Amino acid sequence: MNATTTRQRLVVIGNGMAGINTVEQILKLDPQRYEITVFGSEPYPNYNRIQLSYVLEKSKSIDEIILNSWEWYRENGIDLRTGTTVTRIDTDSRTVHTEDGTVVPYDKVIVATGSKPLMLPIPGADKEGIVGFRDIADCETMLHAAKLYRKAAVIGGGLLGLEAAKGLLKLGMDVTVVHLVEELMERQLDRTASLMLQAELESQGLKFATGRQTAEFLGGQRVTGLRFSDGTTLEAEFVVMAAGIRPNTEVGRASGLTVNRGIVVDDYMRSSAPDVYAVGECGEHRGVCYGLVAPLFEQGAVLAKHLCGVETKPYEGSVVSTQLKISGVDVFSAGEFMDAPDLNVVRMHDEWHRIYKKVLLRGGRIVGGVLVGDGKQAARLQQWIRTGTVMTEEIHAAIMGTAAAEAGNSAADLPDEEIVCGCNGVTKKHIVDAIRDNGLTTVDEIKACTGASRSCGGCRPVVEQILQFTLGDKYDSAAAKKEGICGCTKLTRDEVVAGIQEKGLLTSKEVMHVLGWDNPEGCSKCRPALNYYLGMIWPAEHQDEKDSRFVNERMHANIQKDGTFGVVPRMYGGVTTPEDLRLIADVAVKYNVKLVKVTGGQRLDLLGVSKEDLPKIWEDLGMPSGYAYAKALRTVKTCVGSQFCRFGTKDSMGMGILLEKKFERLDMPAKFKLAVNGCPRNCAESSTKDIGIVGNEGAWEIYVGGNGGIKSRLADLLCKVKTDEELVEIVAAFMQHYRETGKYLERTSDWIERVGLASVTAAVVEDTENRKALAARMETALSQVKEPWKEVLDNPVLRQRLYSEIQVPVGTK
Ligand SMILES: Cc1cc2nc3c(=O)[nH]c(=O)nc-3n(C[C@H](O)[C@H](O)[C@H](O)COP(=O)(O)OP(=O)(O)OC[C@H]3O[C@@H](n4cnc5c(N)ncnc54)[C@H](O)[C@@H]3O)c2cc1C
Ligand SMILES: NC(=O)c1ccc[n+]([C@@H]2O[C@H](COP(=O)([O-])OP(=O)(O)OC[C@H]3O[C@@H](n4cnc5c(N)ncnc54)[C@H](O)[C@@H]3O)[C@@H](O)[C@H]2O)c1
Ligand code: SF4
Ligand code: FES
Repeated sequence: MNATTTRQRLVVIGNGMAGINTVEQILKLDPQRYEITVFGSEPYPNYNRIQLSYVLEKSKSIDEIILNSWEWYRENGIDLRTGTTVTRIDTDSRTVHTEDGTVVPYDKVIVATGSKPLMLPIPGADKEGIVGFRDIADCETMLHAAKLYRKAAVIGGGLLGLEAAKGLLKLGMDVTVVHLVEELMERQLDRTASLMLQAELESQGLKFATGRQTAEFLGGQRVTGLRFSDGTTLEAEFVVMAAGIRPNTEVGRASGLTVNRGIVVDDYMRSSAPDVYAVGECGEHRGVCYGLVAPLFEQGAVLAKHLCGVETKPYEGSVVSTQLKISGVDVFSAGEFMDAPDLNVVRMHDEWHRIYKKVLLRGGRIVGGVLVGDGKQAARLQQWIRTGTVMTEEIHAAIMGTAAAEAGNSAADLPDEEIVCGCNGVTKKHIVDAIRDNGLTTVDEIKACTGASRSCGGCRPVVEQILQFTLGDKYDSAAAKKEGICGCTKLTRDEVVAGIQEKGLLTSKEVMHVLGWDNPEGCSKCRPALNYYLGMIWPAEHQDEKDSRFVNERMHANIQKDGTFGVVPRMYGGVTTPEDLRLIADVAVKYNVKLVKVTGGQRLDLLGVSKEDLPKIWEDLGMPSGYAYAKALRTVKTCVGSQFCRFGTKDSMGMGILLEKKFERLDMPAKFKLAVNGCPRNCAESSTKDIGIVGNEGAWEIYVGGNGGIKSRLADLLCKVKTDEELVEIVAAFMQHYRETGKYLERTSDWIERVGLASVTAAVVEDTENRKALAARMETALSQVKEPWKEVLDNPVLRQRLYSEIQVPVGTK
């Protein structure tokens, strides 16, 4: 018998932070022990839910918060079923059942279904415009709402509500936090700390309605405001409910497990049914349901050892600490925080510096603390609380900011066994050893190697301090801040591209090997980037590494949230014919397409197509791919122009079709959109496109760097040209210059801001020799492009591998 057949079947229900952290630990302890299947309701791989607050305020993208890439699941042999909700476990037949009828047998099963936002049952709560804040979909709804509406209310002045409110404020909304009691974060802060926090947030622009109970949501179909129990009202076009969470126990209840508030587990995370475990926010341990990752990861560590037959101490509960993730606001709280008769309190309140520190002692031992305005000692305070350390003069001086605290690098005095990263349980010694043993020089390398700073990021300053004192004179602050293209390397985009060119590297594997990647397999960030850079540098020699591409690009269709796909055939310049329309309609009927949608780019999107039907539809359509999924030219939007419009001075449709036919299929650093207009009335909206062309007084104006997406930007005028030939040459040169100097995933709007319009004008317009050279290199690149749908239809092996019934892990892009 081989190893595979002897493996036990482990099913994990919930593809979130606690479940996958447990799987990671199991793989470290005994990678061959289990054949693992993971079910997740969301259509994403495991991501850092904590950092949704950063996605909302746009300081991070969704790609940047992915913790485990699709490749990670594949490489570890995990059968990942995203977009699939489990309904129950049959503990008699030892099977897991899903909403879509799938039944999977198990030897062990872990329930890790997390929590749901508490949606308060207030009259009118079902109106449009009222959301929770828990997942990427909520985050996207909020980002979208911020574009359409101005007045927002956030119900709940806890950690989540405040982070949501600050995010919406940063998006330009007028935000009021509605809070039940007078003190914000009353579960973590005393009145003094809470009032300081409120004052700081007010100075940043947030408004507060404290001591208010919402009695009703006003409005018709959509919310327009709130009415409080005291009869006063607040105008609000958008409402976020952040009034707490409830453990998601649906699967537990449907499976007959013992459930109180959460699924009841013992000290080894065992539920009431044999071989059924629960970990994370859905579980209730010794009467406590946790809502922060550090305790969940501690639970995961015990469970992983238990499941791998490794001796482990039982999980006996956690002391929790919290840190608000709002820039400019330093607020930390751990353990007990309210004065009580049996506690001694050490307190310091400096109103001038706006610093408040409080340490609570029971019988001389530290049992809790609050820090506002100065969180430098947060990691040490947390450790002293966790270990119940007795207060000493040194500790007192360190926390209260006398000599010892001011002694520069406080990380130097941390004991070796002190946990620096609470979220991931990483000690100072672990970090120091990793720096010394692996020659690490940046925090990102430490993150990749040890996990420290991977979750909330609150420990990052301490990790940096440890790096600084460990390296001593060798510490280079500039290098430490230099951002590698991902955690696998400290090389920047330009260094990687130069390395590929100078050393003649042809494959991603070669790049990682020769340029000394820390992680020899790469990650979901660097692999697609390398595939792009290699293709851009060696258009003829490079063999496309399909597996490095995001799923939409691998599948040549856009994956939807229910796991089906959207098919967008090419419709050059947004122009079609009755015959093509008839064909598309016939195909839509034949394959029972769920919806036909006219896209913003003037094409037709057939939505709700199964993976297996994709090649059949392409075959029946006989049209080229519209590339609606790719980091490539998407659409050329055109107005009617001089062919029909009485204002038209230029043939925008003709030029749009010509440009789309010329530049389609070419890989770009990011998606790329064009528009061509016949006159300055600009019906096809040139100002928000990567290249926008406007016919004006017999000439063409070329605008560049526009963006109508999340981060909108109006395009800049690059130049004005007289002839069609000049226009095509400048468009080619601009696109090639961007291809050669843009970072992977960097839209032209960000690229222009980074490199400056003047440098682009110089390279593409003023230096005619350079322009011609760029246009020539573009021709070479264009000579290599292939029609991808046809490629699949002509290649039975590829067709079978990607589009057969057998599940392939899917991605989001
Ligand atoms: C915006 C935000 C900011 C936060 N900030 C912090 C912070 O700074 N520090 C901190 O410690 N914590 C923070 N948290 C809390 C932290 O994210 C959670 O404690 C943690 O994610 C819980 O992990 P979990 O695996 O138990 O649940 P989750 O991460 O929610 O994962 C559960 C997964 O299971 C899936 N699922 C549920 N039911 C089923 C089913 N029947 N079938 C299949 N799949 C199912 C869900 O879709 C979900 O993807 C924050 C949370 C949010 C929302
Ligand atoms: N930085 C962090 O650590 C962080 C950030 C975000 C979320 N989280 C976690 O996510 C989870 C959810 O966060 P949360 O802030 O929603 O939960 P929470 O329970 O900590 O806070 C909810 C707040 O809403 C208030 N509230 C309750 N009912 C209300 C009502 N009717 N009107 C107005 N206010 C009302 C409560 O008084 C409380 O302060 C928690 O587990 C939290 O720890 C942590
Ligand atoms: S942009 Fe000018 S030419 Fe084009 S459709 Fe509008 S008005 Fe007509
Ligand atoms: S303490 Fe949260 S990532 Fe380190």
